[in-house]
Amino acid sequence: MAETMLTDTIADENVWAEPKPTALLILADGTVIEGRGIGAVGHAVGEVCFNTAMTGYQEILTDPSYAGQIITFTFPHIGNVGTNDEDIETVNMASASGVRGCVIKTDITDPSNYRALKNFDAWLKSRGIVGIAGVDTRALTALIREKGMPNAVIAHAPDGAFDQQAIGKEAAAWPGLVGMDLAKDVTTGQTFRWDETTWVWNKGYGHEENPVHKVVAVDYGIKRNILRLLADAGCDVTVLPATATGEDILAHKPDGVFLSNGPGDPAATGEYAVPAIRDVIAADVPLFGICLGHQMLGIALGGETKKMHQGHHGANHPVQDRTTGKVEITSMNHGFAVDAASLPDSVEETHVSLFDGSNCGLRVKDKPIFSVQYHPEASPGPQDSHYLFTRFVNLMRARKGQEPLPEQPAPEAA
Ligand SMILES: NC(=O)CC[C@H](N)C(=O)O
Repeated sequence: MAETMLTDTIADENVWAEPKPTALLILADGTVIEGRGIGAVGHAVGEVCFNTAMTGYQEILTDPSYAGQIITFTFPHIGNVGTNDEDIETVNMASASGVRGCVIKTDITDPSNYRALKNFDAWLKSRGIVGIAGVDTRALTALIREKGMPNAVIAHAPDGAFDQQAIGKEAAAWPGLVGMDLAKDVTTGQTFRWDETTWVWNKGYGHEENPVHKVVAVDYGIKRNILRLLADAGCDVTVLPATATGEDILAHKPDGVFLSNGPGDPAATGEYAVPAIRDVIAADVPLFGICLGHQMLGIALGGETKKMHQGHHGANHPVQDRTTGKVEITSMNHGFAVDAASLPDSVEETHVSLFDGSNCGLRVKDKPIFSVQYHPEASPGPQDSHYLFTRFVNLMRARKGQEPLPEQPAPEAA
């Protein structure tokens, strides 16, 4: 009897075959990467970029700037602290999830953290994010470093039944992020006032007692922590949709205007955003931009943006502030960059990446206008760059004849 069973088993070739892949990542050049499906069932197309942050996967996956992209994490253990309701960066919960998919190495384990409310796999499903686990993410990262960020389709089918040819064609046919305006998909549909009264963030520096500066934040895909830090720095923030005109913005009589981060190509988004930004520049209102906001400000000032080879996505990118000489470790997420050589003489390059010398900040010489390419709200990431929120507040204080606040924490508060 036992022998018969053994024979039967040997005859069953599936026992010896590798388990069927339940997820695929098919690159536009036809490369097929197999793995185990996680998250939502179905498929999605996007550009694959690698993120090197070792923590903060939930903030990363809810950053609307990742719309149109599939993230492969270089850190091997993703999902092990589960998910919660506090680490979400999306402000416009009505919009579809920004990121299209996620690629990870190790299978998801049960969450091990007191803040965990939901298993990572269930959370991915609830947000409609398609995922693949069991991928050699080191090899994929090496490939992206060599060839640039590929377009791809990520597919998850629990029965392992894929129409590989059709999926492959879809990856090859996707036009890519160049020329793509995605801010309109993630922006808030209506104007609202930011109020998160439960939030407490007081490190004893650079903040006002009460919100005293009226700020309009234009939402191209804004993150919660930006709004929190603006509020904490003393700003009463009204959020406007990405399509707001200069007239819409200035009608609020703001003390300052903030231009947010966001997905897609700045040149394409700039088609409607740049005229609005130019109106704000002409009105001489203090202006602060982050990432996509920085890039579109660069265009509004006469500069150009270009697509990067592999982009910057991580939480440990060194940047030098040329105005002070200081180096800060920053959080980054961008695949386009301002071409510093294209900026007019009226604009000073204030920050540069110490990884590749690319532009990371600018300032208009005779106006209260500045912006940075990276994410000073640091969610996730190091908090070295929080001083920029105080710098913005100080531009508004200067307008009111007030003394500047210290940009750095007092030693005892640090
Ligand atoms: N984080 C962002 O705002 C990203 C800006 C732009 N979509 C880029 O990839 O460069």
